[in-house]
Amino acid sequence: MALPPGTASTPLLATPINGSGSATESLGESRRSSSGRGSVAKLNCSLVASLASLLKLAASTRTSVSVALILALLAVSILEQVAVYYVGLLPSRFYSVLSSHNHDAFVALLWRSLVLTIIVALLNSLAALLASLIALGTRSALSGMLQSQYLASRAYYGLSRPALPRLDGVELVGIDNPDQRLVQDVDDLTTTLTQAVPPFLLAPFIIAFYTYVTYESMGWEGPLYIYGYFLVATIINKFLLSPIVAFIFAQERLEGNYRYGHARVRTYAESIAFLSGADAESAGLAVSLRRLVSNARAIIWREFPLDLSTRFFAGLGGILSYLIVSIPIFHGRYEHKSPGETAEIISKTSFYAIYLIYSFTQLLELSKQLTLAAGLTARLATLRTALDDASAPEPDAGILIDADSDMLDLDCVTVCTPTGRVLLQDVSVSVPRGGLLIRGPSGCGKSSLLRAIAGLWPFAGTITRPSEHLAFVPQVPYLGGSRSSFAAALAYPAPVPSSPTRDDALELRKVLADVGLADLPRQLGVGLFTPLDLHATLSVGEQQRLAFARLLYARPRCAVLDEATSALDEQTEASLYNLLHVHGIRFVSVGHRSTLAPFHAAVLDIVPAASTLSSPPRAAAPPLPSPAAIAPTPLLHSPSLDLDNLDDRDDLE
Ligand SMILES: Nc1ncnc2c1ncn2[C@@H]1O[C@H](COP(=O)(O)OP(=O)(O)OP(=O)(O)O)[C@@H](O)[C@H]1O
Repeated sequence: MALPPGTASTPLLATPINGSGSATESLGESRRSSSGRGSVAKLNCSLVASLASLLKLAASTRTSVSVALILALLAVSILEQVAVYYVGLLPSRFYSVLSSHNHDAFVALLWRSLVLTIIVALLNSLAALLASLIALGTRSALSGMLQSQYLASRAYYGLSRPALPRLDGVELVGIDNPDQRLVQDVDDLTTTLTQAVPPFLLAPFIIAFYTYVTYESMGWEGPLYIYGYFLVATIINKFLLSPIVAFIFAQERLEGNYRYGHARVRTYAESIAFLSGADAESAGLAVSLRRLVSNARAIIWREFPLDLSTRFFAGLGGILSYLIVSIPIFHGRYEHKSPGETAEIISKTSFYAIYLIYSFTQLLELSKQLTLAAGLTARLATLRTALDDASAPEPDAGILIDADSDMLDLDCVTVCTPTGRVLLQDVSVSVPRGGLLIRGPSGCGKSSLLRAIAGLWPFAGTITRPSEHLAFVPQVPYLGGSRSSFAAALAYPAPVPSSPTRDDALELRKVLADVGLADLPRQLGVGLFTPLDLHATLSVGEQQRLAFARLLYARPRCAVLDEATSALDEQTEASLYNLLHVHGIRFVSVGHRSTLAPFHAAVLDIVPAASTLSSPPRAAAPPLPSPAAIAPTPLLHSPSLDLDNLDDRDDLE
């Protein structure tokens, strides 16, 4: 259904009325944009409440869209409709002045047409501009709020591992692609809403107005036929659209899987290259692509009858307008009029009829856009529920913070896997100042105990520690994104000083020297503050040393190390552990190497009693004093490094 292009009575309307092209075109656009999303969600009260709550969330931020912009958009949309009305009447005026050979009136009408055309174009563009600004502001506010919640209280960690056990019995809602919801879905929702809501609000008034003027000029039959036509078109449209929704929903998931496959190849590029895994990856990606294409093809085939019906009804709308216009003519209502006057009346009344049809078409189109908005709202509402659950503090988490001491104590700590398997039972140990080494066979629960100490995993019992956050050195370090730097990696999670001083650079240089990396930036041709993808550049051992340097830079009272030196030679490992003692850091570490024990004052051996689920492994307690003294190991100062005469100009650039 659309305004028939080239309709003699409405030549100016053949061009887009509201800047969105013909109804047929905009329907195609809507289908294209919805092919990536979609949802089986229905527009019901709870969804409207969810949408209201999302918009309230967006409105509560400082970056929220001002009410003035929204009111301006509504005002411009109303003015646009008024201008379109006058543009629609122009053809009838042209018929009138041309048939009466009135040259002066014709020239005046030309000028009037030009002014009106400029006004409509201006209002179209202004409405589009305001809608974009509102969409952007709302997106910025909504994404910002959801993102804060995602990163607060480690919700991102909980959602990345939906199988994480919860002591409070609250089950995390498993959701696909939270990142896509935060980024893409928020953008799509705000754009759809700003495009759909103003015309949707105005539609009842426009329909009422054009129903009235159509009735005035043609009697009750005109509006009646148009309403009947709209009813039939709506039913057929709904019948053809329904089967597509499920495929569009599946397309969303398949697109996500395919994208994730490519992201995985990028992340593990080197491992895949070493394993010569290109063929295996290619086969896996080909399967993903095949599934995606097959589903997309199903959508295309199902869209064909919908498109056919849409185009058919578009043409039919044009014919219907002439049919309606013909009624008063054949009833002899205009018999006393001249041919010029009749042409003017036909043009005017066909404009009324056709615009009424167009308004209904728009409503049909808007209802589809609102269904899309409903789907997106449902996805974001699920995300919010998941975020609320994931970030809710767990009761009896069992962590006691004793800020006055640097004690790290475990009292009757029991740790289970998400599947309920008990890994460690009733572990009681006090981490001595000289360090505690946790040993045991692979998979017995060493890292899980560290997760419990860090507060990432729930546990039964009590853990006393000196601060909310513990310094942690993992086996696979995290050194920031592709635009990290030595300084950023060392300062993480604190920000790099915005205007670093010479002392800042010296401090950073010193910790790098402590771990034997003093010359590395220079060897790489970068300064301490130069953006660099450290993961892609540094060897694994260098990455582990840099992560250790971060620990020294932060100077915590307590630290947790999970096979933090597994990629290092024994001498380097010894010097790094020595630094912990030199700096008086109380630490607990996990490691397999036999050479590690001498650097710890106590050892906790986890001895799996049996591999059955009913007989969980038990921790051997109490901790044993270390048999060996800490071997004195020289620090790793680079011989070439003279801290006093350091030229750090490049670092400060
Ligand atoms: N999300 C999970 N769901 C189910 N089981 C899990 C989950 N995470 C870890 N596990 C299991 O918990 C057990 C303990 O894991 P953990 O990482 O603590 O072992 P570990 O002793 O550190 O092993 P390794 O020395 O090999 O690193 C393993 O059997 C592991 O498969």
